[in-house]
Amino acid sequence: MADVALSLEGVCKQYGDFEAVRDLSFAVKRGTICGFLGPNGAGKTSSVRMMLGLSEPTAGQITVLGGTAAKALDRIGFMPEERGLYRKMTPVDVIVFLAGLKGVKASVARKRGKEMLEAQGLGPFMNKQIRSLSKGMSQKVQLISCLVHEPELVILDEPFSGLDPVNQQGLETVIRDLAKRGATVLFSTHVMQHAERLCEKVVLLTKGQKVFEGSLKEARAAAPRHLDLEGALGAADLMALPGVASVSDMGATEDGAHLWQCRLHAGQSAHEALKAAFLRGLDVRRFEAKEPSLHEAFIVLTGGEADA
Ligand SMILES: Nc1ncnc2c1ncn2[C@@H]1O[C@H](COP(=O)(O)OP(=O)(O)OP(=O)(O)O)[C@@H](O)[C@H]1O
Repeated sequence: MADVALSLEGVCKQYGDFEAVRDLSFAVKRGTICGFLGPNGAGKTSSVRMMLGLSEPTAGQITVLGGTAAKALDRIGFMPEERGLYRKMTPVDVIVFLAGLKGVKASVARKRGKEMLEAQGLGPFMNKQIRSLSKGMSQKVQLISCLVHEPELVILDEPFSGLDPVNQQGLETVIRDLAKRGATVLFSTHVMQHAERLCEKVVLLTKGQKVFEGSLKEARAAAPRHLDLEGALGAADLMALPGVASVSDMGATEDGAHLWQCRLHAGQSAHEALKAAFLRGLDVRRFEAKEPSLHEAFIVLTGGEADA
């Protein structure tokens, strides 16, 4: 389909007897940002390598920009999880060299590379050897190298790891800008906050299998909502409210009051519990209904496998 940048159908990867990826199917629409999520060892890197044609699936079909990865290679930008650049070259020379492998003329790559280095605050370092750059700086150079040929599809394996919070934010901006100019971005991570801020869609893997594919809203719906209640309240009264699965005493507040966190059953809204609390005359002085975070959904969907 023309509006799909990447699709996997029934993809498996076997290393000897070990099945690292099992029957993985999903599609990413053009111009969107997709989070490829999962705990350590879930099979993200194995899948990414197959998407790029760097390793062959044991079974299944992968379509990249309408054909095979090999055919689309010049239209793909890839940043691997294991970073590494030629330490004795300068950022500009590395960028020009790698862009050349994608068919970009040296003069064009040099101009674009310099502009991108300036935009990333690396202007003063563009002619210094990579080995004199900090880890975060060389990671930026690597990112620029993977974007300088203006790829239609950008695949980033754990791009946020090793970056400080300011640079993480900078990378989020780069990813958003890529999608704004029509590129498709897939990035893997086990840190949910980035996915929460960036993605229209997330795919969640655990032990080589997809356990979720959909929007952030749909993912959050998998986790229970919370209702926080403050007052002179007892656990038994709270447990008797409709939809409440468990309660935790979060500590004393004032005048003998406590803050209680009521965890609701999946799919339950806080409305019924709150209504019942008031009808039963419970001493509710403050309340707050809380949507689950993507992190909570991740823990539920991975069956507690999360390491984030
Ligand atoms: N070449 C290989 N030979 C044998 N086993 C492998 C190989 N590559 C990966 N594995 C195993 O496959 C599983 C998935 O690994 P993979 O690197 O794809 O996971 P991941 O989700 O990217 O994890 P992480 O977030 O830790 O990088 C792991 O158990 C790993 O040990």
